[in-house]
Amino acid sequence: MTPVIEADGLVKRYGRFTAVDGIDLTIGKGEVFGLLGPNGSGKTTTILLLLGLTEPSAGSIRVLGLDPLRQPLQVKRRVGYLPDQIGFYDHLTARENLAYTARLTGLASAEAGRRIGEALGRVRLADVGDKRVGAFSRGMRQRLGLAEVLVKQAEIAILDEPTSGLDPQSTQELLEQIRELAAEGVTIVLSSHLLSMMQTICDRVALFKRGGIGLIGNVAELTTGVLGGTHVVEVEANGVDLPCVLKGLPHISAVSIIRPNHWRVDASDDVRAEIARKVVNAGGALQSMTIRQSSLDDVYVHFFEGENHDVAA
Ligand SMILES: Nc1ncnc2c1ncn2[C@@H]1O[C@H](COP(=O)(O)OP(=O)(O)OP(=O)(O)O)[C@@H](O)[C@H]1O
Repeated sequence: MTPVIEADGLVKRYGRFTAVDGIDLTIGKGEVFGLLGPNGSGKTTTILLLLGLTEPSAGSIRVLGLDPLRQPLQVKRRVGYLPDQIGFYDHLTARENLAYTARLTGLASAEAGRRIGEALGRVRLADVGDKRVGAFSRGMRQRLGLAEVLVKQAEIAILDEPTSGLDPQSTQELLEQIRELAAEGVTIVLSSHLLSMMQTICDRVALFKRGGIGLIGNVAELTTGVLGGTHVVEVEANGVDLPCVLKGLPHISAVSIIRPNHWRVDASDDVRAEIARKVVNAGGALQSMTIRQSSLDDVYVHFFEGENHDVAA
């Protein structure tokens, strides 16, 4: 993995409050990397630090080998950023906004014109390229943000909650476009609260907890590490004490009660046949059994169990 983002012991304090508390992070070229965590856990602050938009209190950052604080212009030219509220000039058209970005990037006007036309087409804004951005919906603004990444030919795109406020169809479209960027080798760093989306799109995720990274890895690593298994079996049975009869069975890491006569079994394999056998041998009556892959949602709920999610400075 060729690292394109490297953070080492990153700390950001606001007065006596520590918003980012000693983050170590390496993201490789072409990775789709997700930042997850409750409100106020430090995701946006980390993004601002990576972009050189706020100064670290301690630690170091390298983005494409550059120091974002000392070399902000070089970093801005090579990194695309879609903040939560994308700032375009509302009185300018989509094409004019992109032309402005192209000028800042130092593109010659013929090349800029070619890239802008192509980018507007790719994000399906060609028809409204000459309309003022003030009239754009949130989904159109997000797509224009991706067009900006394309025009700059950014090597890294940092997207802060890109799908928040989008309807399901616009979310799907934006995801497709993010995937296409990733397939072309653009490194993507995105934050979102949509866990199922993050599970499908991200190569790795980091779970932020009170300014630190509590967990990092791909979904399979996290489900195994946190839940002890990659499968969740839900069992409904009468006349049996399931935790007791499954005790010592291989591949099972946890048996927890959901409601009377209804349990959840975390396992590293499909253990339905063994469970059925054990229930019947113990004289119980099996009512139902379902299996699914453990999800990021399971990891998240387990990891943040009992946390107060209203973290305030
Ligand atoms: N400029 C600032 N001054 C003081 N405190 C700040 C400032 N910016 C952020 N914070 C605090 O730092 C903490 C981390 O905020 P941050 O925006 O990084 O969280 P987040 O994980 O992105 O949250 P969300 O999911 O709500 O976007 C919060 O408690 C926030 O109140």
